[in-house]
Amino acid sequence: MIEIQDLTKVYGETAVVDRVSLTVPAGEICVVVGTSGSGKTTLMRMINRLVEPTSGQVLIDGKDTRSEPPHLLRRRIGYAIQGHGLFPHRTVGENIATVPTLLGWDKAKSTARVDELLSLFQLDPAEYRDRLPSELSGGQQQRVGVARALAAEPAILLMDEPFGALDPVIRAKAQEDLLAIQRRFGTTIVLVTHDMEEAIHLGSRIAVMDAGKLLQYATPQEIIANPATAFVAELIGGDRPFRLLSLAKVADHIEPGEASGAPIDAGATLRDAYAECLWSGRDALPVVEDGKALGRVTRDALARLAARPQ
Ligand SMILES: Nc1ncnc2c1ncn2[C@@H]1O[C@H](COP(=O)(O)OP(=O)(O)OP(=O)(O)O)[C@@H](O)[C@H]1O
Repeated sequence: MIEIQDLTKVYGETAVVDRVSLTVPAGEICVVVGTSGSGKTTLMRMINRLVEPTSGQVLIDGKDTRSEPPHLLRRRIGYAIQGHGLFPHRTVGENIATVPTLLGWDKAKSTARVDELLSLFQLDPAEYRDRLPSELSGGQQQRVGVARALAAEPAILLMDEPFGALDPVIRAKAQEDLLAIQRRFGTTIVLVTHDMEEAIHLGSRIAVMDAGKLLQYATPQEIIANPATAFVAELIGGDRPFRLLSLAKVADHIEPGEASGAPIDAGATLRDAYAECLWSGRDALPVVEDGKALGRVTRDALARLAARPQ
């Protein structure tokens, strides 16, 4: 658990982070969104003390982060940034093993971990382990950057625009990989992004920053349904019904009955289902899971679920 208490950073006369307090429960993903210059990166870097706070404190599992030297703190906290920051003259394997090496892991344990992470990120270890970063695509480099941040199994992972430079297809893939890994290791993640879509998809909670202040800290559902200020509403944009639908799965809204035409998977989002209804001109879609018919989902029900929650 990360507890940020009254955290402030002043540069010159300006509080670029201004008395921010928030708690990230263990195993959750907190996504920090806001416009450029709102203080997102500064807030995140105060967690691992890459930036020292002017006032306030950060507790990790109840312990003040000032109680240990910053370099030791940072070995326990994974950190991944846009543009990956890989060492260009070290192989992929050496890059991923950076923190395990610092921690004195033996070679066999490090190598096993490197291979496990490469496999998790769907990069064949035999093919990629000994390459240099320059011999990878941008998306692969980015995945290696995240793998490196996870190498020593940190309980906490900080990510600054980790997928910002990726094309939409690779980005969606990288997001799914991250969610799978987060579920597997129970990592507590703080992720900074400009992209509200990404925040809603990944965040258990979203922190909205503007001019150093925390405007709202709530679940995606709550932020969409009840934005705290006009600025938060503006960040979410006009497609709130579709964003709401994107948060729920077809599996949770199946009705008994039949429908004709191509089925939709129970794991698809309600947004996908609604889009398919509109696109194919159908009032209902059959729902399947592993090839088995489960019932149907109707356009009327989807339209009701897209309405502003009361
Ligand atoms: N070392 C520094 N010295 C002085 N001002 C700084 C320093 N670092 C950041 N700032 C200022 O603090 C403000 C917040 O910066 P920060 O990088 O935290 O914003 P951000 O929300 O992450 O922005 P972006 O989305 O563009 O990365 C900006 O106005 C920036 O110019």
